[in-house]
Amino acid sequence: MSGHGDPIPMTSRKSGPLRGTAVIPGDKSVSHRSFILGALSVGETKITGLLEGQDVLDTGKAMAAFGAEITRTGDQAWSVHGVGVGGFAEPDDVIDCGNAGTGVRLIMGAMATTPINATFTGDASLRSRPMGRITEPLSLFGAQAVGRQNGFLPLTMVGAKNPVPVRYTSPHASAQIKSAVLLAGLNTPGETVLIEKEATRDHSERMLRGFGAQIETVKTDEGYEITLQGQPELKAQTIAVPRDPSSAAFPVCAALIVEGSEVLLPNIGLNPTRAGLLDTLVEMGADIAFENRREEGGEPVADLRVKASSLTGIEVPPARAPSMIDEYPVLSVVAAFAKGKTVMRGIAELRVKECDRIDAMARGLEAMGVTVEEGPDYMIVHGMEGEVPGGGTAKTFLDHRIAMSFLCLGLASAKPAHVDDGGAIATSFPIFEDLMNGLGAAISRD
Ligand SMILES: O=C(O)C1=C[C@@H](OP(=O)(O)O)[C@@H](O)[C@H](O)C1
Ligand SMILES: C=C(OP(=O)(O)O)C(=O)O
Repeated sequence: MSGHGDPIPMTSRKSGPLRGTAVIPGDKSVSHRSFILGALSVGETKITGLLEGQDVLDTGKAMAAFGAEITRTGDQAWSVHGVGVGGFAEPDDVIDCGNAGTGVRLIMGAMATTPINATFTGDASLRSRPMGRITEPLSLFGAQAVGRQNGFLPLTMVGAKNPVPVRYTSPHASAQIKSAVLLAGLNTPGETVLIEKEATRDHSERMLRGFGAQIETVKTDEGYEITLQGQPELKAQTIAVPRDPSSAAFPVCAALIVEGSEVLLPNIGLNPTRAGLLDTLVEMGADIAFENRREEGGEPVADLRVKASSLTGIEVPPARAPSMIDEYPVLSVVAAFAKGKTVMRGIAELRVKECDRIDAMARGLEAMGVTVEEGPDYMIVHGMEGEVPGGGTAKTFLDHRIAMSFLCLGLASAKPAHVDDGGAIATSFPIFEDLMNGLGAAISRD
């Protein structure tokens, strides 16, 4: 989906209390990986609860182009007949990963140690995101990337003919870098080692282990050292995708700021490498009950009961950033309604997401009457104790999370909040508008 349709301007208005049950779609990170690992294994992988967002569908299409057989068998139910590690065929056309950083970066890793070539592109947002952070470690395996001089897509990856194992220390806290290296290690003889200073989401490690790879994480003085034994035979799996905590963040935050709200969100993934937002909200004074804590499919989950709350700004511990990296935009909206300042530091990675999220949130919040300070790796939101004026238009820059964040803001601000384009919401949370309006929100297309 490298093209983008006409912009979809949207508006949200002050609504009555949000009430009811929010059934959140499947986790985007786990859904991408289900398609990719299914394609790299032998046999039929059966997936239920897959996120049918455009990002994941583009990854499914890509896996078919590399030779896997991908079939939709029901609502959110999919089957993947894989080609096995090393079995990827050379695609006969450009691989278009649309808006998905996760998609393109993990797939480049997965094919980089197979002797085939593939050309990758994406939409205008993805074509402006750094790929050097992936092509550099992949070149150590013997792969070669040829593309634009600035390292942006489109680029062609020439897979290594005789891949050599790699020991690589990731310079950024990024699960996409970690996953690309581990996936490249699959078709490489010997041990591939990835070291990360801070723990990032660990779905690749958990799922690789589930598919039968030998993979081990050890905490060392340098951080976390992950060792993968190359050339395993991955065996097809049955996967129930947990519900996405990053999507749940929007109704959770909306319920906190809209007076009188009470929303139940069943079965939300609480993997500790993803749960930083909930810890932060609780520290701000949020009334969130974690009911029926349990394990499902190897991931901790709980039902969340969220009630509207008076919140106080805090200094978010920078070490928490990797576990809530996609949630800072909506946290900055909640912060606008809190009492006092919310200080978010150590968030430079936000500048290389679907857009520069620090800039997009700062400009958008200012348009809604909120004071924001920002620097290269921080943002400080001055809370208005519930009295956010609204009335502005936020630019969304093809970024789903920016669009959804401002549509949440408008449910509680004095005047409506407008976004210039909500089209990108379909990449990660296609039912966002219906789900929110089902709870009593007033979100509409202009
Ligand atoms: O591995 C993943 O599934 C993801 C990793 C994160 O990106 P980075 O690795 O760039 O931090 C996150 O922002 C993205 O939404 C999903
Ligand atoms: C950063 C995100 O995704 P990706 O990097 O896959 O585009 C996100 O979903 O917030």
